[in-house]
Parts: sequence; C-alpha cells; structure tokens
Amino acid sequence: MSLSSFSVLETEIFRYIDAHQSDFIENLKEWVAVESDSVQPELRKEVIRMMSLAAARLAALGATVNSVSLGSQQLLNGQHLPLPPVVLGELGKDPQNLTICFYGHVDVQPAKKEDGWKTDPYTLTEINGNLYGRGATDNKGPVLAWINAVETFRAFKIAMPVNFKFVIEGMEEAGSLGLEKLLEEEKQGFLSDVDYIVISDNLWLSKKKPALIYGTRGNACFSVEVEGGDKDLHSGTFGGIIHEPLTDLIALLDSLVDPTGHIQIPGIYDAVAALTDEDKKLYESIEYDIEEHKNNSGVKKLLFSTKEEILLHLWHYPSLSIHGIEGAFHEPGIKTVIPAKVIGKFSIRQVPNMDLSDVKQQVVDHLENVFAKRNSPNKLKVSMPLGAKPWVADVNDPLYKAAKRAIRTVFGEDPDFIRDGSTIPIARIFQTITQKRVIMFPIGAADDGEHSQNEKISRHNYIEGTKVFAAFFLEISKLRGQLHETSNPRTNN
Ligand SMILES: NCCCC(=O)N[C@@H](Cc1c[nH]cn1)C(=O)O
Ligand SMILES: [Zn+2]
Ligand SMILES: [Zn+2]
Repeated sequence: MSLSSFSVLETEIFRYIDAHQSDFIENLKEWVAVESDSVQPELRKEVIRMMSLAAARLAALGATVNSVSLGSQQLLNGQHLPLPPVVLGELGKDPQNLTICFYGHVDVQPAKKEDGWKTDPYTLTEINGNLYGRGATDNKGPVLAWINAVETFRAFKIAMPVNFKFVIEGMEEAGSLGLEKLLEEEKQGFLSDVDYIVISDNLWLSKKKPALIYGTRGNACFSVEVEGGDKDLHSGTFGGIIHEPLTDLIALLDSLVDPTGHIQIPGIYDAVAALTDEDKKLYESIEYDIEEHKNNSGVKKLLFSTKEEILLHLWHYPSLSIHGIEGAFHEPGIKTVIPAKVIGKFSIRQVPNMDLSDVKQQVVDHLENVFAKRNSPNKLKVSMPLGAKPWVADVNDPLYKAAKRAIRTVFGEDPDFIRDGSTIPIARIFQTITQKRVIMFPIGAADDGEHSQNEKISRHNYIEGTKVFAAFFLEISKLRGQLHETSNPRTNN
C-alpha cells in the first residue's frame, strides 16, 4: 500500500469512526455499568463478570481468546477470594506485520453516589460533551477506544496493518496480583513474538493538548513499626512515665522531610540522574497551567511557583509522602489511650538512577539513627513491602515518532512529551520480560478525575482517541524493517 493510499484510507476510517460514535459510546456504557471494583472483596464476582465481557468483546472482533486463571488470593482474615482471570487475545499472525501488544485493565476504583458524584457512577451519563462514569477514563474508555479502532479496520475487510495482542487484567487497582508471574510464564509463549507494548493508562498534562508519556516514577513503600508493651494503656495512669510508641513514631515521621519538601534522609539524592539538555528542552516547551493544577488539588499554595520547578519535582526528583498510621486512634471524639503498637506508612517516589536496595538501607539507617537518639526502650521495625523501579523510554525511538505522527494527523498539533509522577509498575515489568519497547499513549485529559468523584472522559477524547489509535496502526505498519535497526530499550538501572 502506498503512502498516498494510506491517507485515503485514513479519511475513510475516520469517517467510519465518526458515523459509529453512538455504538462506541453504547459499548462504554455497557462496560461502565459493571461495578468491577477490584478493591472491595464483595464485588469480586462483578470483576470476574467484567473479564467475561472483555473476553467476549475480543472474541467478537475475531480474536483468539484465552482467559487464564490466576487462582485465588488470601485476605488478611484468612478468607480465599478468586482472582479474576487475565484475558489474553490475539488477532492476526501475518509474519510480514509487526505485532503490537496492548495492555489495559477493566477493574475500577470504588465509587458510590454518596461520595459526591453528580450522577450514578455506574450509569454512563453525558453532560456537556463529557461522559461521566467510574472507569470512563481509567481504564475502560481507552481499552475500548483501542478495540473500536481494531473493529474499524475489521469492518473495512482489508488486510490488517499490524498483528494485535491484548493483555487485559482485572486487578490493576489492587496491585495487579498474579500478573507478573503470568507474564514471566508467557515470555516464551504468548509474548515471544511481540514487537511493541502499548499502555494507555494515564492522562495528558493539559485539558486540550495531547501528550505522550516517556517516563514514570517508581515507588518504595515503607512501614515503620514502633511497639511498646503488649497492650494499650490509660494515659492517666501511665502518661508521663513511659516512652510512648506514638510519640516515637511521630518523631521518626517528622524527621523524614522538611517543610520545603526536601527529603532529610542522608544520601537519598546521591544517585538522582543529572538533568540533561534534552530534558530541559522538553520541559520548557510543555503546555502546563500551574493555576489549573493548583485548583484541581484544592490547596491554596504549591511548594514551587514556576512550571520548571514543579515539573522537576514531579518527574525528576524523588518525593516523600506520609500516608497514615495504623493502630493510632483516628475516630472522632476523645479516647485517652496510649496505643501499644503503631505502624507509620510512607513512600518515596523513585527516579532514575536510584537503586531500591540502597534506598531501603538509607531509610533503615536514618530511622535507626533518629530512634537511637531518643533512648527509647520500644521496639523499632522498618520494612519495605513494595518496591517499583522508575521507567523511562527514549522519545527518539521510532515508536514515539510514529505515535507523534498519528497525533498530528488526528489532533492537528504535536504532542507534549511528558512524564508521570505516579507509578505504573507493569510498564517496567513488560519491558524487562520482553526486552521490547513500551509506549504510554494516553487519550484522557488532565481534568478527567481518575480515582476521583465524577470521573469522565470527553466524547471528543474518546472518539478522537479511537481515531488516533487507528492512525497509529498505520504508522506502525510503516516501521516494518526499521525495527531491527534501533537499539534495545533504554533500561535505567
Ligand atoms: N496515572 C496512572 C496512575 C496509576 C497509579 O495510581 N499507580 C499507583 C501504583 C502504586 C505505586 N505505589 C503503590 N501503588 C501509584 O500510586 O502511582
Ligand atoms: Zn489505571
Ligand atoms: Zn487507577
């Protein structure tokens, strides 16, 4: 097929997508109606039902579908809960074509109308061009946009420009239990002939300007436990004569970060990669509205006032957040207790070239040092239950160039190349296992409110997102032959 016939085909394809908007929105409505909340055990059967719908949707496309069982998980109360299967789909096996593997998830965060939703979270509702509903942008909308784009090519009954593979999971919001093991097992099987992996599970930085994501931070999650005696005590009887575990813990937590956001753990910034000129150039050109970001957060003042400082502290530097204290009295009212054991939770977002085992050692050394100065007889235990490395891609990779061209075709402008301060651990896992390039190709806008009340995707982003994926397939098909001329994916530490 010549390049000029590509543009005729593109026009036809875009026309088809416009003409089928209502069908595509109806499909999203059907998916949003399933309360596939993976966080609450009582809704697990709905997640499993959602996986069957996703499998059926892929089968209707003509894909070969395998719903792989992951067994069960054991809850803290000892109860066993079935894990939803992972859906592996495959469409097309033309040896001339490149094979793109799309990863997405169809489980959602919890949502209740009384949390402050304007509409029922499980009834997709269009208001002023926005489609409101839980999962609309995270991640059911983007998964369906990809499927809509594949369906469009099928409708034209032409040779497919690429071979497709799908990995759709139902436990992303609960830590992707079992997925890494399955991907490891499929390294020589399902994943063996994959050329690229595409993830569309983040947002643009702006409401209007498209973006491609080339980096995410990792995360090191810590628990710090301070234990005194074996039972809670009355503060009237013991207050003033003992070392209180919660007082120790608050001192430990207070030692971690100063009021400017600077982490106080010695050595923590030592390995942070130097800022390159290329990074600086990318940051300067990014469209970013500080006021809008501040208003979205609901806070009165940010720690930094310039775009560059804010982006650097979200993407390029580690940050430390304190999340909570287990065992501390937190209910309303007064309770004059001294808790016997408390566990503080905090996490440190990881950037290239931090090393998780070094970070763990630095944290342990620092906390033990602070604790030692308190001369407390209490027991201190520090652990790192979760460690995810950062992920960075090369924006000069032909894959990113193909995505940029697709965006220009559909949106009429070049994307911003941005990072995401949060963590998508599966990107790095895919890259490590397959040794293939991963791209994060978002279609949702900055104000979509993932995980929040009134989550939405706009009709515009959903439909134009479908077109941009279709255009991307054509661009990828032009990469045949170039693939082996490029180097292996950049692996940061
Ligand atoms: N925009 C995508 C966000 C995905 C997300 O929220 N990921 C979690 C994963 C995580 C990290 N540490 C523990 N869980 C996140 O908090 O970044
Ligand atoms: Zn998501
Ligand atoms: Zn999410």
